[in-house]
Order: sequence, then structure tokens, then C-alpha cells
Amino acid sequence: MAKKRLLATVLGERQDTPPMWIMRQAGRYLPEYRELRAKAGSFLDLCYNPDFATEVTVQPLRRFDLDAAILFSDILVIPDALGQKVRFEQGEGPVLEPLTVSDVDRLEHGGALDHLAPVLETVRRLRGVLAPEKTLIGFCGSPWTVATYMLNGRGSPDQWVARRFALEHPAAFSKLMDVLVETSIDYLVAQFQAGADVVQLFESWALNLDDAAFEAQVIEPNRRIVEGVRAKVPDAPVIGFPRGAAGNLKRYAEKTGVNALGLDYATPLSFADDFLPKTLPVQGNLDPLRLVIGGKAMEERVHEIKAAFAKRPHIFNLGHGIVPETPIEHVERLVELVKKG
Ligand SMILES: Cc1c2[nH]c(c1CCC(=O)O)Cc1[nH]c(c(CCC(=O)O)c1C)Cc1[nH]c(c(CCC(=O)O)c1C)Cc1[nH]c(c(C)c1CCC(=O)O)C2
Repeated sequence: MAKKRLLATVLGERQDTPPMWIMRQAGRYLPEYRELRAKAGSFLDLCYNPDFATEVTVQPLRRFDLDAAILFSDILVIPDALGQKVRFEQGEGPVLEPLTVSDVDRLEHGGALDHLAPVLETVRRLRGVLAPEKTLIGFCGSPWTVATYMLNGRGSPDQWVARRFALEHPAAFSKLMDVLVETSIDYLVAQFQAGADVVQLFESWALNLDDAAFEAQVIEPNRRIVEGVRAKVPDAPVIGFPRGAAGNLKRYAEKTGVNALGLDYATPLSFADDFLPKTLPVQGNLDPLRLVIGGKAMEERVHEIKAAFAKRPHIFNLGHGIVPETPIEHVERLVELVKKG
């Protein structure tokens, strides 16, 4: 059987050239995505339509020699499945009606998977259409990151509302995190059963937390998810991406049990050598802006990243999502550079 280079790397095997995927690889920088997006209705209609979502997932693999497809969906399908309506406003991002303490009291985790059935159908279809050497990545948002949107109602630079809620209403906050942990476990187990090879936990708002809050709000829920998923799917491969974790990264890697650690672009390249076990696979971490600019600004940094991680299992990726203004030729060049020994 053809080898899945990306999966093998998550499991700890270094490849001659790093396998790669691009965070948010299906998206608005691709004209074929924009075309389908315009037909689909709302963004969530696109996520919940297995025909469209399967097509959008494979679009980037038709253009570029990537080693993985990532399920097309969003981290905010979980609040939506829990009954908190989510809208995606043009130019503004996600908008939710912020949860109050009594809303949290009424939350229940049962039933969310029924709502997510179309997403799981997309995973099954992808398994059928992807070439055998391509790794299929499933995902969910980590509980803290999802909670920041549920409590604040939209993205915010400092997650003030959610951080305050956690301190002011510890019982309600803990209930919310429990519901998110349980729902995420069920959802990820279902993704594996539908054919995902690996899952990534997106903890996009792992910044701005003191180390006690980081332990309680990031490490512990992520650890519970990894443990809960592996109780049903033994040895389930997991990539953790705690964006902005900085000085907490090592502790995150040690305590959560993830197989591989995603590094944001602000993480110094020397960090891996200085602090992480030599056997720990890392993923990352080109600044998406360098991909927008291209040329020397991109090429030199790609070489530095490859050199810095040359002695450990490494998955090449951006250090955060690709942005809509990225020229497609720059992505083509990036793939060429990464794949060239
Ligand atoms: C925080 C977060 C979200 N969603 C996600 C995260 C974690 C990663 C990160 O930190 O960027 C994860 C995500 N969102 C999307 C995917 C699909 C798969 C892929 O990576 O290709 C994945 C893995 C599609 C999407 N999710 C979204 C789009 C754009 C919406 C559109 O097409 O109109 C896509 C392709 C919308 C979205 N969804 C979210 C925001 C803040 C936004 C608005 C910002 C934006 O527009 O980029 C929440």
C-alpha cells in the first residue's frame, strides 16, 4: 500500500523531505473555492453540504502536490450543533449571540452529533476519493478557543470577556468546558470512524493566559480530549496547535499526549532544539505574510525552517492560516521549495 508520508511523520518517522499541508488550504485565495462558495448559500450551508464540502476539500490537492487534505468545515460547527446560532458575516468573521450563565446551565452535550452528520458524511466521501498516499486530517477547535467565541460572540484581540467569565463564574465555566470536551471527543471519534487518519486540535487563542489559566483552560481540556478519543480509538494520532502558547509550549506537548506539536510563526526556530525532545514531531511554521510577498522574503525563511528541523520529524506548514490575498504562484513555488531535497 502507498505510504502516507504525513501520517508516518505524525507517528514519529522522519521523511527525507518534509511532508506538507497548508493551514486553511481550502479557501478564498482559490478562484474555484470562491466560485463554489458563491453557489452554496451561507458559509455554514457549504460546511453542511457533503457534495460541496468534499469538492472544496480536494480543490487544493488538484493544484498542489500536498500530502494531506483537511476536512472542510469550521471549528464553530460545534456551538452551532449545541444550539447556539452562528452566522458568518462578510468581512467580519463569525457572529454568535453571546452565552449567559443561564444559557450555559441549559447546555447539553447529547444530540450534537446528529447535527454534524453531514460533516461526517463528507469525511466518508473523502476517504473514497483521496489517493491512498494522501493523509486525511480531521479537526475540531479546542474547548477554550471555541468557548472564547461562544462567550464573546465574536473574535476579540484579548479574549477579555471569556477570560473574565472563567474567573467570575467558575462553576458555569467548568460546565461549559465539560460540554465542549465531551462533544469534541464524540465528534473526533466519529471522524476517525468515518475515515480520518489524523486529527488536529486548533487552540487558536492559547495566548493571553497566565500559566495557571493555561493549565486549567488549555492543557487539561486538550489532555482530556486526547485521552477520551484514545479510549475509543486506540493510539489515535493527534496534532496539537496551541497558537501563541510561547513559554507554555513544552508543558503543553508533555502533558496533553499529542503526537505532534504545531508551531505558530512567532515560535523561534531554536525553541525545538533547545526545549523539545528530539523525537517529538513538529509542524510549521512559515509566516503567511512571507507567502503573500514571495521571492527572497519567503525563500530564505523556507530554507531556515527546513534546516532548523532537519534532525527531527517535521511537517512543513504555515504558522497560521493562508490569507485570501496570497498569489497562487507563490504557493506553487513554496511546494517546489519544500519538496526539493
Ligand atoms: C479560529 C478558527 C475558525 N475556524 C478555524 C479556526 C482555527 C484556525 C485559525 O486559527 O485560523 C479552522 C478552519 N476554518 C476553515 C477550515 C477548513 C479547512 C481548511 O483549513 O482548509 C478550518 C480548519 C474554513 C473557513 N472558515 C472561515 C472561512 C472563510 C469564510 C468564507 O469563505 O466566507 C473558511 C474558508 C471563516 C472563519 N472561521 C473562523 C473565523 C475566525 C473565520 C473568519 C475569518 C476568515 O474569514 O478567515 C473560526
